Amino acid sequence: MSTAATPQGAPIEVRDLTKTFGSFTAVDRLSFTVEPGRITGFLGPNGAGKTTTLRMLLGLVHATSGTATIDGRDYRDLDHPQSMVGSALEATNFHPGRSGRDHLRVLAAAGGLPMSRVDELLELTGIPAAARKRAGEYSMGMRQRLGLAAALLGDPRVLILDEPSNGLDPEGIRWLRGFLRHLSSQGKTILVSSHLLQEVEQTVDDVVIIANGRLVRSGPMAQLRGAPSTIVRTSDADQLAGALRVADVTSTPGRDGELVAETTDMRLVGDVALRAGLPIWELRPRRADLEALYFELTEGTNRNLGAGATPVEADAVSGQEGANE
Ligand SMILES: Nc1ncnc2c1ncn2[C@@H]1O[C@H](COP(=O)(O)OP(=O)(O)OP(=O)(O)O)[C@@H](O)[C@H]1O
Repeated sequence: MSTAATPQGAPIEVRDLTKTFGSFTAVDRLSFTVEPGRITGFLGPNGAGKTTTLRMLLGLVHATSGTATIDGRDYRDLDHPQSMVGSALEATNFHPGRSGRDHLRVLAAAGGLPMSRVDELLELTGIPAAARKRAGEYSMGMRQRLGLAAALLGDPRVLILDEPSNGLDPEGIRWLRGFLRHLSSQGKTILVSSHLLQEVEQTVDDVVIIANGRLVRSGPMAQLRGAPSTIVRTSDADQLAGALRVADVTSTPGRDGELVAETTDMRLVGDVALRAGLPIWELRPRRADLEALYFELTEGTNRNLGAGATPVEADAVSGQEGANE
């Protein structure tokens, strides 16, 4: 693998990263790592500090303290930033009068990249037909695709995307999922921000969840989902629990007389119930309620909801927050 033509990804490391705007702390001692060859979802409600963190990572904003490195270096110290990191922070910053192809050509020329990459990427991101159209006439979804094409021009090892599903229709979201999966299978490091867990839950391998600029949870998506288990309902839950115990399956009482068995083997649960002479009224895999978990982790922390939404907001108003409004 180390000599493969496609370079492997590089880790992103954020350590004790802090950004204050006046007296307002947008990012607060944030630490996390993003691994190569995996897709990591960077999640948090509006105003949690995601964009500010990504901007610090890309050297666009100075950190107040702490570090944010790519392959062990500050963005500004990278030898070949374009082949190391590609990013799409906003889908709106294209010159409206310039065609999609011309836009990519300008970027390719500036980065000393071959013009052949431009058509290759228009094709890859599914907008070859729109190449001659002025970017100002692009739909939000097409702008997202053009942003992605621009980010990938230098065939970077690390890809940083801010809310890439914004403006994509369900088919576009599906396409993006497959596209990112393909890129990560090449070993690239992919960090994707979103304010909705549901939007990325089928796309990402790992999550980093922040609220009020602070880390609230990070780790593999599978861990967030919890151990898979089976829900079973019968006439006598206690008796079935005993029979399952004999078969080496642990279970705990759930809601409304349900039993949650710590196995995904529904056939085993059915066979045990049959042997115990118990009817099966319901048998289904248990899925973690990620929406509820995400809400619990980030509840009431949307700092963009205006004064009074949270106590933190009162502080924000006295800082420089209003300066960019
Ligand atoms: N230049 C700035 N001056 C003052 N406050 C700022 C500045 N940039 C960001 N903020 C504030 O910092 C907080 C975090 O903003 P940020 O854009 O990083 O959040 P986010 O998680 O990306 O949210 P969204 O999904 O809404 O973009 C917000 O309350 C925002 O108003």
